[in-house]
Amino acid sequence: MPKSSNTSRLIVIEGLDGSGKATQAGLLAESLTAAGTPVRRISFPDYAHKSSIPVQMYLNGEIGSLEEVNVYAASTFYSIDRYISYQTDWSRDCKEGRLILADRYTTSNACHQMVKLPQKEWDGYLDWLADLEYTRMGLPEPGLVIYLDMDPNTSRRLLEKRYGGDESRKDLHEANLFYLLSCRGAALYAAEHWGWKVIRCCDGSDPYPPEQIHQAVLAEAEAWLSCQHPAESDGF
Ligand SMILES: Cc1cn([C@H]2C[C@H](O)[C@@H](COP(=O)(O)OP(=O)(O)O)O2)c(=O)[nH]c1=O
Repeated sequence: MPKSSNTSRLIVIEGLDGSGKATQAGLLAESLTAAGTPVRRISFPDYAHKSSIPVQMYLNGEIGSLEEVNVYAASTFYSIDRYISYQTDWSRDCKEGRLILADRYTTSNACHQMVKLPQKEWDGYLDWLADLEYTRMGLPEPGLVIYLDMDPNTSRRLLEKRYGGDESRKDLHEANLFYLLSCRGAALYAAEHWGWKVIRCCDGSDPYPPEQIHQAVLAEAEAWLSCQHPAESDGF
């Protein structure tokens, strides 16, 4: 696990496309807020901001195919989006020690970009990524990463529902099943390497009910929070 000097009260919900990250981030935010710990929510890519334009061009296939776009270049498009978001939006909350909850973060590059490299280059990629975002750019390093481990075939079925069978609405990543299947291997590798908490989200091909997954997510968050110093604004 990279432990830079700027580890923060930042919880990341990570998972493949269609794994239920937004649902779980919403449920976790509700539960923590109800228990007296207000949460600042963020999400990446930051589509509402022009910082994500290179990411949007990449996902639309405007820069090249999945194989053509250099892994380090593609990763950097996302890193820049995060840096701009941090600087212009949530750095103050973070420095004041508020609890931040992110739907995707640097960790998504480890799942979705690293996989395009041969496995013998994965350790080098993870070191490069942590150095770029946490050390050089000074982005906060998450204190807790929860990986929602959904079988890629199941998440693909959930994505199909989201798009109602319209293939043209899928982005560069979602359109490639082999790629999505491979991402799980990269994600589990990164989870082991960086010490993420992995929560199994399906039994064979059937997803567990969101409330059941939420209880597991909440237990991890509460266990981690109990070891943290609360911010004064949390009302403790
Ligand atoms: C945030 C982030 C996302 N990604 C990938 C994951 C997704 O395949 C894609 C778009 O993310 P996202 O918008 O979460 O997917 P969707 O809304 O279509 O479900 O970008 C990275 O490769 N690196 C990153 O840092």
